[in-house]
Amino acid sequence: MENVFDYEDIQLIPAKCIVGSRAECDTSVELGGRTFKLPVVPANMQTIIDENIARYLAENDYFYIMHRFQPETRLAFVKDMHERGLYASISVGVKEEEYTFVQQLADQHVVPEYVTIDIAHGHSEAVINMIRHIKTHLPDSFVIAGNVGTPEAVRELEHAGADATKVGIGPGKVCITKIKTGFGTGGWQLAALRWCAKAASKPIIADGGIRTHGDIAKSVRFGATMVMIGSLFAGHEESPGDTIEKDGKLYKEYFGSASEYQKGERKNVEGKKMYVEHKGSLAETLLEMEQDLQSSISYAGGKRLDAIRNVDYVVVKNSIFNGDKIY
Ligand SMILES: NC(=O)C1=CN([C@@H]2O[C@H](COP(=O)(O)OP(=O)(O)OC[C@H]3O[C@@H](n4cnc5c(N)ncnc54)[C@H](OP(=O)(O)O)[C@@H]3O)[C@@H](O)[C@H]2O)C=CC1
Ligand SMILES: Nc1nc2c(ncn2[C@@H]2O[C@H](COP(=O)(O)O)[C@@H](O)[C@H]2O)c(=O)[nH]1
Repeated sequence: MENVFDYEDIQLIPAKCIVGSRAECDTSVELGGRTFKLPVVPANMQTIIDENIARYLAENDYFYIMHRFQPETRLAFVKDMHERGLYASISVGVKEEEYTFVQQLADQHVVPEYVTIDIAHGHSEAVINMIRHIKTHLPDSFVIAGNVGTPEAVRELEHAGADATKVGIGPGKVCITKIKTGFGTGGWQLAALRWCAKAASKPIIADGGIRTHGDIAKSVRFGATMVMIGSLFAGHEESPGDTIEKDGKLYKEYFGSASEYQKGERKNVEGKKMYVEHKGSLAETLLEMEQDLQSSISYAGGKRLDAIRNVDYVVVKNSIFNGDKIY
């Protein structure tokens, strides 16, 4: 791989503005036959999303993926979303009981609109077999498969029937995969995204490593249709993680899906827990992301998200913060 870089090493180059106001810029994106307000999805992790947040996002035309860590609630969740006239988007693993669950959904004619296969090392026969199982029993569900970090993996999962692939092994804020195993796309996630996107014939979801709103535009530039974000969505009033107080300040927990806090045991741990500062409401963050992305589109010289896909860029190693902080 030549030209390895990450989010902080890239700056996009402005093109002549064609709008009179940033409000004219349209941040919407299509995935699986639906149009969503933003190319952003909160991570399918237990401290990031719960049923209430999922409902809020679906009702307000945002994409969501419910996590898979309370497996017994998933059937009722899909039914409940459908009763409210909302789309259902769930996650599955690859163990034996997950095959039974997919079969159960099919037998009851309960068809989630989106099913995400969520495991650490998605370039595997286990995921390929699960894609085929879902496509056989729930052919109308849009299947997202991951996580992967190479073009070969993207091609194989697409070939097996995946409708989209999720790229990112180890760039996450609470990830310790790169430290524990020596593997991953941590530190060069944006270059890995570009590498994978060149091979993809279907949408890619860039997953992990987003630290600023500008990183969303950079992900789109390098081939993402959607961007999955954990840490920036942790700490909201609505976030499911526990709240603690330290030195008079409020914090919320954010832990990895492969952490001992999620697993309940110290076996194959590849995630950690951290505390993030308590922030305002989820709606405020989504609005700010939309405004920032509208601004990105205007700098790209367009009116729609696609304008960002063609802009020029420079690689300026570790330059972006230049010692500055946002606040
Ligand atoms: N995006 C990322 O970088 C990462 C994300 N995660 C997240 O953590 C959660 C748990 O992931 P995961 O442990 O895969 O889920 P599971 O614990 O459900 O494991 C899925 C299956 O894959 C097997 N498995 C897991 N890792 C490997 C591997 N490296 N090689 C071969 N088989 C493997 C497991 O068996 P066994 O346990 O016996 O090996 C199990 O049968 C998921 O939500 C995942 O997204 C975890 C790590 C990295
Ligand atoms: N290696 C691990 N990766 C994990 C774990 N739990 C979640 N994740 C991945 O992180 C992203 C979110 O990244 P962020 O930088 O936006 O915070 C998430 O979508 C997963 O792909 C874990 O325990 N280990």
